[in-house]
Amino acid sequence: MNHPNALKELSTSTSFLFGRPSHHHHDAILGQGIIASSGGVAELKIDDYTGSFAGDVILRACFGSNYAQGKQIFLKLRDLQAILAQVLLLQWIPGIRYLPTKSNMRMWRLEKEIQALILKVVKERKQAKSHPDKDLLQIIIESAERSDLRQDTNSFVVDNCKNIYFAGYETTAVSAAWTLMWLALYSEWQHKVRAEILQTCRGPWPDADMLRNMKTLTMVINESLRLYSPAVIVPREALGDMKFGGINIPKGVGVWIALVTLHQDPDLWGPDADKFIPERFANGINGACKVPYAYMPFGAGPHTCLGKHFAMMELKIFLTHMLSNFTFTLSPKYRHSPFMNLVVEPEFGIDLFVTRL
Ligand code: HEM
Repeated sequence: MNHPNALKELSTSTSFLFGRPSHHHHDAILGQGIIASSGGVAELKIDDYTGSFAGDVILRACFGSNYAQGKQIFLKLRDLQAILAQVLLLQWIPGIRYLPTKSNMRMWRLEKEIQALILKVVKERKQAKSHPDKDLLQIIIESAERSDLRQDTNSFVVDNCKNIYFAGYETTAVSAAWTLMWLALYSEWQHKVRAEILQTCRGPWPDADMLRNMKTLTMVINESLRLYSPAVIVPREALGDMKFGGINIPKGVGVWIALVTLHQDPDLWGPDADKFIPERFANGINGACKVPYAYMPFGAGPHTCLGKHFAMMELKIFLTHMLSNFTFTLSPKYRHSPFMNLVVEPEFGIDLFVTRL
């Protein structure tokens, strides 16, 4: 069909009766995603997408690879994470982590498998004749070769890669998913952020200045990170006898800062501390809370998150893209259940109805 009048009618039609083809033979590629959905509305478990997005970003930025190539490592890290979350409190029993319990054996097996996968990536990098940038993987490999390590070179490389795979993936993926949940629930905020994006952004992708100028988007992300910080605790340990906050702390004692209680304490945030109110960040973090350093989704002090600014940029770019292309609401399938799986994640995922704008 290429008649001008018919084409005009097609492009101006708003009727859902004239929907997308049902693509039965394309199921393997399209599944039930938004492209395959008729009428431009799809019901999606959005965490699958935030996960592959965050995975892709960290792999491209730091490892010169992509989500398809690194997926196996992420899946195994997720399995490891689930076991660790189950046995976390037991780890304080002296010696327990050396016993051949069912979970320990599974963890040891996963660790070996992850190590083998990462070493394969490292081997491929070493054999590659050229690579475009001196990315983090290259820096880790070269540091291991140059330094006089007391640690075995392979474990230095594997452990550092593993840290970035974990720190840079799950946290950002889950933060993006929670923020979409809030925006789906509070449609007025969805409209406000979309209006800001449409006003600020020229072109398909925002640049650094545009991202900096998106105040409403920043407020929404800050509020989402306050209510559902991916990290549950910011842990420290006294490496020697010390005095902290007027209390004597003997060497070896763990000091945990519980972010859920800190971020939702009515004495610090006011009586509406448990509500989603992004306006509280209208004057930045300092204006939001009586004690500004009580807001620490990225931790605090010398060990504060190294990827903090990277993660904020990534979240803003992801949300800008989502909001400028889609509207979304919560599906009735969604069951609200924040769940501690080393990071605070939605136990049953986040089900959204997503409509292309
Ligand atoms: C929304 C996303 C993120 C959140 C909420 C988050 C949160 C945190 C928290 C709470 C800590 C512990 C800080 C402390 O103990 O004081 C941390 C540490 C760390 N994060 Fe993140 N993070 C995020 C994204 C990232 C990304 C994208 C990367 C890498 C590109 C990253 C790399 C790291 C590293 C390397 C550390 C260890 C720092 C150290 O021990 O010195 N994080 N993060």
